[in-house]
Amino acid sequence: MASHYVVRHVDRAAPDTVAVLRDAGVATVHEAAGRTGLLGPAIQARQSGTVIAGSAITVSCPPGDNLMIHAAVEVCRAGDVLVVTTTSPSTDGMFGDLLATSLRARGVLGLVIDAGVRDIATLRKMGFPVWSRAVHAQGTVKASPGSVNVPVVADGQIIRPGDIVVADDDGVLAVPATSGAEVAAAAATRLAAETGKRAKLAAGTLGVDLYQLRPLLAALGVQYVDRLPS
Ligand SMILES: O=C([O-])CC(=O)C(=O)O
Ligand SMILES: [Mg+2]
Repeated sequence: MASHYVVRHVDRAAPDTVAVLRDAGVATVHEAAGRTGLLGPAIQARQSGTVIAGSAITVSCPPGDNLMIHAAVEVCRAGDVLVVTTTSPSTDGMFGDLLATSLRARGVLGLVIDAGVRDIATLRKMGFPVWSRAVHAQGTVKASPGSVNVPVVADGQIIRPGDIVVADDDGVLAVPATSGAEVAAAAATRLAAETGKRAKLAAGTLGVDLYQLRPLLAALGVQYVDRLPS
């Protein structure tokens, strides 16, 4: 029989590093991390305008069974993000407002789930943010074993316990806790550069000049003409 574990200890990143990544947001952190760590686009924000960053508590469940989500709640701490996956594809509504209430009582910031959620109106009213593959009322059982705090894969991306998960309207990204400080520094540099670029673009400077793209366009054989040659 396969082994199943609930791992209690997770090495979490420093809160100030996590805060920098949250303030930078998914797109900037993705660039700062060398375009690594991004989950696929099937996992979408189910609310608008919320950004979170926190330490991943990971859950691997059999499809259609949320027993291990209940087991995971106990090992969550304030500032964590729960990441739930299934061992084969499922869109069942494994998570709803009762589990969200339980997670909130432990200070969990939100949920990323490669499966379905339900009670979405209540979740939105509560302000408990979720990123999920589906919204579906289909209920699940509590019957089969799985694991908490083992590496999981969510929409093509490996997420390890303690990874810094950043999630906003653009998607979800995981940064290894050990790379957090380096990625945060790169993100801060990018944000500063973007502030300068934004001011220039707002003043009417063209991207082709700002990024010095005219020589590239010429080298690629792109010709500027007043009318299409007949
Ligand atoms: O109880 C469940 O199985 C999932 C759910 O709807 C909730 O957490 O409210
Ligand atoms: Mg419910």
